[in-house]
Amino acid sequence: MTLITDIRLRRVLDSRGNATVEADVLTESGGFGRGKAPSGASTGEYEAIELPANEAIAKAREEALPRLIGEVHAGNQRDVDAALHAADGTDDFSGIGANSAVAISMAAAKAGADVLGAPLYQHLGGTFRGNEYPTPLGNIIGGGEHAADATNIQEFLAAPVGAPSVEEAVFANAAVHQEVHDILADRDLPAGKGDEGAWAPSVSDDEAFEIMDEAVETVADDFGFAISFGLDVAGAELYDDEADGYVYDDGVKSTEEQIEYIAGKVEEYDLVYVEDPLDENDYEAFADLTAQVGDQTLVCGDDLFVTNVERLQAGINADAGNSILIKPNQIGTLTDAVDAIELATASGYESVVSHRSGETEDTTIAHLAVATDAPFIKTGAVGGERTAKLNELIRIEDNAV
Ligand SMILES: O=C(O)[C@@H](CO)OP(=O)(O)O
Ligand SMILES: [Mg+2]
Repeated sequence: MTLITDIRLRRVLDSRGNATVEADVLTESGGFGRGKAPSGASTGEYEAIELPANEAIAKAREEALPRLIGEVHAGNQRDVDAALHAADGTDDFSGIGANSAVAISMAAAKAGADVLGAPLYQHLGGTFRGNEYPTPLGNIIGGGEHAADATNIQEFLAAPVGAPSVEEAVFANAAVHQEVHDILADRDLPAGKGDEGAWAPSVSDDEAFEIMDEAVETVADDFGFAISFGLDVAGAELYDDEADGYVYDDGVKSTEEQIEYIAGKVEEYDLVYVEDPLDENDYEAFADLTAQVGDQTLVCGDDLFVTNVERLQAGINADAGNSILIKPNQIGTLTDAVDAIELATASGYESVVSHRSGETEDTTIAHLAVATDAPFIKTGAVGGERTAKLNELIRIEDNAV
């Protein structure tokens, strides 16, 4: 029933106005699924390779479609993704492009779910999933590679850890976003928004910490449950080989100073989450920081692990971090992403399913998070391509998908 009978690929817009790949998968019994590739700006050195959309589409038409159409069942995700790997023939998807691969992988999963008449999370996770929901980490203030003349730290993330439901968590994050707008206005600080919809004021990182602290406290009082916050430092973007350290507007921090700085902020603000606090090549520094603060906060590897089981295994062996960011396009298929989540779970690491800074209205990651019982999802706080996922989570919780 789920035998793939056609795949159509096209170029569509992403949220930055760049071209990305959209895939439609059709099956023998009339099943249909559509997937779109997101795209990063602060990409990790070890990520799967995204090709220009036109090129990725041409290569996938030539190499992947003949191995999928009439050959593979969309309902069998491992077969679909194995065929994509075989068609690609490299270990980083530079043959057909991770953007074509992930769009087809996600479209096939949705076509498989469509044939079953089941929600995507249930097709991916089974009937016993769908009762646990991830806590959404909402990007509220940001800079780094996502906005010019703003904070050095890439993302200040609200974390509504005490929310009784996804719906309340999502609204709490939006309220923190609004509260920060009001605080910025009170301080006469004009602010545009960065790529993910976070405020991008021209303030020091220290001032951003103060503003976040005030905003989450105010909103927590209003909503009546605990809201903490966390960071994506995007340390690999700050680290400079030549400077032999982390380059901030107010100076360079050595690796030891960076560890001390982040550990100090975890203490001072009770941060519940720190992503990529250190460079993507420095397992040892990740391990040092984890030894210091790993019992009180999540130390999450994004560029460090790039959703890759081998890099994650190396991190587990080194006690580097206690959490992994999961981005399907960083590794190229849903199978690879689920394998990374399963290894993380088996090793006591928490998974945080994540969007990219360049996004589309695709909602697959909301389903992936629920399907795998991931404790967190990072997918912004406001903005259409972000609310697409957040509103889908609300619908999943409401049994309305
Ligand atoms: O660093 C990150 O975690 C992501 C998403 O927030 O950014 P980008 O997609 O630019 O890599
Ligand atoms: Mg990151």
